[in-house]
Amino acid sequence: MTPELKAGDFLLRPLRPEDAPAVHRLVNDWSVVRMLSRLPFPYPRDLAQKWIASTLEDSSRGSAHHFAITRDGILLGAVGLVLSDDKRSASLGYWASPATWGQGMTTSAARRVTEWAIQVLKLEKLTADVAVDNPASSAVLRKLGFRETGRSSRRFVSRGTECPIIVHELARSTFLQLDIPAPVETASPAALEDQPSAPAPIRKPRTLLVVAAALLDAQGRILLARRPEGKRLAGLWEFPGGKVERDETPEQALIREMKEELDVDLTGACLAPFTFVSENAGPFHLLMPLYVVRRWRGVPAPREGQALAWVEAADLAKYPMPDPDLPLIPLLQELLG
Ligand SMILES: Nc1nc2c([nH]c(=O)n2[C@H]2C[C@H](O)[C@@H](COP(=O)(O)OP(=O)(O)OP(=O)(O)O)O2)c(=O)[nH]1
Repeated sequence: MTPELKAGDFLLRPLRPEDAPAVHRLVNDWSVVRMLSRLPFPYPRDLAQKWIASTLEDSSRGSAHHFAITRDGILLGAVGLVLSDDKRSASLGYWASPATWGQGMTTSAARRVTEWAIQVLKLEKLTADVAVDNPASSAVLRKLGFRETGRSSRRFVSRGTECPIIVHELARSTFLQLDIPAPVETASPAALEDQPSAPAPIRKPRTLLVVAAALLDAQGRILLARRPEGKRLAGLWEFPGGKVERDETPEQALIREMKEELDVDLTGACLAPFTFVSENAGPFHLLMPLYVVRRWRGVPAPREGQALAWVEAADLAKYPMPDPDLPLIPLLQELLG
C-alpha cells in the first residue's frame, strides 16, 4: 500500500476521491498538460476521477504508487512510480501547479519518493522521460542523481503530435552513494561546508560507530523499530540503538539509547556481544556492534515516534531493513532457530 511520506513542509499521501476537483483544476492547464504525454487537453473532469480510482487499485496491487503533494491540506501536485512487472525497477513521473514552480517543491517530493523506492521497495533502477522542451524537469532529475541515457520520441496526446524526449536513469548504487543531506547533528561542520547544491555530489565515506541491540522476549521474538518520517532511512525497520558519542563506551551508549528511545533500563543487564556489521552505508561506513539482550527493566515504549514490532526470527525478512542489516537476519535465525 502507498504510505504517507514527509518531504520538508510537504506531506505526500495517497490520492483520495475527493481530490478530483483539485486534480482537474491543476492538470487542466496547458502549461502543465503539455508536458504529460498521455493526457488530452482540455482535460475532462471524469478523467481525474477515473485516474484517482486507478491509483487506488494500483496501490493495493503494488503495481504503482501515486502520491498527492500537499501542504497544509492543499493539493499542489503529484508524484508517482509505476513499477515494472518484476517489481525491480520503476518509472518516475510528476506534475505540479505552476504556482509552486521554482521553489524546490517538486525536487523535494520526487527525492523523497525516489528515496522510498530505493530504500524501502529496494528497487534496482528508476527511469524517467522528459520532453526536450522541459528543461526544468530535467534539472529536477539531475538534482536527484539521474543521468541522461538517450533520446527517443513519444506521442503527446495533449499536443496531438510526436515529440522528442530525453530518457533518464538512476541506478540504486548511484543513489546510495549520493550526498543526501544528513540530519545536521550527524554531519561535521566540514562536511556541511563541502556540500554544493547540484548535481548531487558523492560523499567521502567516514566510519560511523553505531551500537544496536536485539532485544529478545520470552518467546524468542526480536524487537524491531521502524524509523519515523523525517529521519534518514525513514520507513525501514532496525534494531533499536544509535550513535556512540565521544567519551562513551558502546555499552554506555546502548544503555542511554534504550532509555531515550524505548524507556527501558538496561543498567546491570547482560549485554551479550553477538556480531557486528562493517558495511558501506552510503554517506558513511557503518560499524555496528549488535548485542543480544534478554532481560531489562520496563516495557518498551516508542518514545521517538517510531513504530515497534516483536518479530519472529523466521519473519525478519518481511520487514524492510537498511541494507547493512541484511546479513544479520540469517545469523539471528540460526541463533533462535
Ligand atoms: N539503531 C540502528 N541504526 C542503524 C541500523 N542499521 C543502520 O543502517 N543504521 C543506521 C541508521 C542511522 O544512520 C545510524 C543510527 O544513528 P541514529 O539512530 O543514532 O541516528 P539517526 O539517523 O536516527 O539520527 P539522530 O537520532 O541522531 O537524529 O545507523 C540498525 O539496525 N539500528
